[in-house]
Amino acid sequence: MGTAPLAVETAPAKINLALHVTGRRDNGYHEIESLFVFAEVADELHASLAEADLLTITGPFSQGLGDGSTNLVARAVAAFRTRWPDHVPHGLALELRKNIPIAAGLGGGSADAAAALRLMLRLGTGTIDNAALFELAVELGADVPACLISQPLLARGIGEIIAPLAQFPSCHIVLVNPLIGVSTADIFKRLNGYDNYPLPTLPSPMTRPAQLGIWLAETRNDLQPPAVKIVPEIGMLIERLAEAPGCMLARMSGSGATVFGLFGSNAQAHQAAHELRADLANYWVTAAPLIVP
Ligand SMILES: C[C@](O)(CO)[C@H](O)COP(=O)(O)OP(=O)(O)OC[C@H]1O[C@@H](n2ccc(N)nc2=O)[C@H](O)[C@@H]1O
Ligand SMILES: Nc1ncnc2c1ncn2[C@@H]1O[C@H](COP(=O)(O)OP(=O)(O)OP(=O)(O)O)[C@@H](O)[C@H]1O
Repeated sequence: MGTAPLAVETAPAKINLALHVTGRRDNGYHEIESLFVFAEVADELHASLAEADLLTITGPFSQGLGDGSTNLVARAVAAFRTRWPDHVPHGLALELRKNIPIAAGLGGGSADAAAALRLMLRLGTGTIDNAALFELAVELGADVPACLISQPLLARGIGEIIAPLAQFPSCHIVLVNPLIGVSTADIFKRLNGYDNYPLPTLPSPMTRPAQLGIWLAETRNDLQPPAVKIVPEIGMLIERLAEAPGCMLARMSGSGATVFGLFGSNAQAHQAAHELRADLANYWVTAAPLIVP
């Protein structure tokens, strides 16, 4: 039996239920308005003591993911140590259990970076300025600040201006990925327009899944059309999920290629996942509850 880890952080998958591209900055980044939620499907980061800092990667999606300085976990740890050199002593062995597909629109790498930052925060003794932590997070990736929160939120700016939602209806999600990686930068480059209308105002209070469904019907994912051109399977998956009994909305998350189906019922979500898995044996299919405040 191995020794118990010092600490474990989960890195939940991010889903953009709606994503409007509303502008473009001079540095090439795009302004977005997005409703972010997180599912109870997660990578895991296990920390234990070692002679020197070390990162190993295990799990179903570890293949092809470098454990060197380009890995977002290693980059997050290095950036944290540069900013706060004395907070956590050197000699940390991290095991990243990769359960979320890579380059899938589920923010896996961003979630891992955020989990690494939370871990560093927990393992140290001093106080860290929260605003400075969020500034460091956005330098690692536009999605990393949202992943630090990992609860339903509205994001603006390049995704870093965050407003967590105090309440959110209990929902279930089915995620389907054709195991075709998509580059986020490529999809943004292929956008035809980037001055789309902002998100409508969310109902308040929003307690029922049906209210969310009505609001979502007025929204889009502006990255979906360019992504469908590159990966036509996305269109087929949206049609399949939309037909499932109880599915309130089928759409692509982030820059793809993962497609989600949103359900009010756990049983209907699991039934849809079961049927898709039977037909699409080579795809990644999972059903999970959304994390709510
Ligand atoms: C599309 C989303 O997944 C929505 O949640 C995110 O905005 C992307 O977040 P991310 O993967 O953390 O993004 P980054 O690693 O910072 O950016 C990857 C690339 O996507 C493009 N990018 C990203 C975010 C954004 N608001 N505008 C962009 O144009 C840029 O070309 C950038 O070089
Ligand atoms: N720990 C990590 N997990 C996943 N990808 C990583 C990691 N570290 C670096 N990367 C690199 O980051 C890139 C994007 O991977 P990621 O899985 O975060 O994409 P994504 O789900 O499309 O993200 P987003 O939704 O934020 O655009 C990949 O090319 C991958 O090689």
